[in-house]
Amino acid sequence: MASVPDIRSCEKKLWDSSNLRKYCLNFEEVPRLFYDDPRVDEFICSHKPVVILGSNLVKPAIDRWSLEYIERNMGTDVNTVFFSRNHKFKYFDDKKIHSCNNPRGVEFSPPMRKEEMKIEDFMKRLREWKRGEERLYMQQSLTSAVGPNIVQDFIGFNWKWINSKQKAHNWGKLTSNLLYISMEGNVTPCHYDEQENFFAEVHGYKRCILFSPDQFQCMYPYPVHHPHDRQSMVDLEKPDHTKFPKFRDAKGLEAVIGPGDVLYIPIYWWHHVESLMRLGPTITINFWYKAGPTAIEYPLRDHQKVSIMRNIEKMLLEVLQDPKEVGPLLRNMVLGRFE
Ligand SMILES: O=C(O)C(=O)C[C@H](CCCc1ccccc1)C(=O)O
Ligand SMILES: [Zn+2]
Repeated sequence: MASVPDIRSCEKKLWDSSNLRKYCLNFEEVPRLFYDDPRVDEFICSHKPVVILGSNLVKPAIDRWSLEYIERNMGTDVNTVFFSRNHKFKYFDDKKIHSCNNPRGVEFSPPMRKEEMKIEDFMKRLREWKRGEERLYMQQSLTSAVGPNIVQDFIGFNWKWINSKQKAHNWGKLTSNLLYISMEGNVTPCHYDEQENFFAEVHGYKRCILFSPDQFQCMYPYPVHHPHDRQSMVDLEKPDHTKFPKFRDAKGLEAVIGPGDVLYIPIYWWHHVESLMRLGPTITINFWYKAGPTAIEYPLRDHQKVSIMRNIEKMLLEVLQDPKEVGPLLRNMVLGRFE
């Protein structure tokens, strides 16, 4: 009887480092644990990222959601699609554009634009995309407006498991599930969100680079009143070490996730996300939860200090009115006094 080949040696590596963008930092790997491993709860409890395997969280989507199936079953409502002239999709809050240095907000030039599109129009643009054209990135929350088949698939998600995590960790309510359909090579630059996130890969491979909230001094976030609030000012591809000297010391983690993997992105953790290059479009569903009620306990957690700094910036803007006065007041308050 011919020896049965070891399945592992047959498993073709579906991607390699040539599919990843190159950065000047080295990153440690995010641990990968099975969903029923008790250590998963330890990671979630201590707000540490972990890749959770085998949860079947979005199994119906993995089994059925090809781009053709989504086109046929997404429903008739329009979807939010971002366009960018390069591979970066840097989110901005258009409600904060006016606050940019001058009243007309002229200084802020949006790095991407948004269109509401029917699913068939998005898919057509995706299929017919040519090099040099604007890249596309659909980021649409799943609502009851989707077609009946997708409603059924959604009901078939592993709610028993994820609800048990929400309960065990005293999270707030599930606020949204965003469906991401990205072109290969698209990048969402480093930012943090104020929600807990279970990030479930449906199709293709995504690389996530994460920095903990205690790396605040290395990440140089935009001011809270800036349209790029919650984003890092550092361009990971071309960091300006003169303007952002501490970025050199940033300690990051990275994970490449594929179909069936769920990455826990803890609240306030910095994350950069890229769809691997030359492997085609990726499909992801996220599960955003409000944070649980955090009792003020000492010593304060790092993410709580970020929240405190945010509140100070908001309060100062409220009382000073002019964003240009916030920096000088903080400098006068700190330099030579608190150092
Ligand atoms: O799920 C998450 O938190 C991600 O960052 C996923 C990311 C797209 C996020 C777009 C975005 C950025 C900032 C505010 C609101 C939306 C990706 O997968 O490319
Ligand atoms: Zn995010």
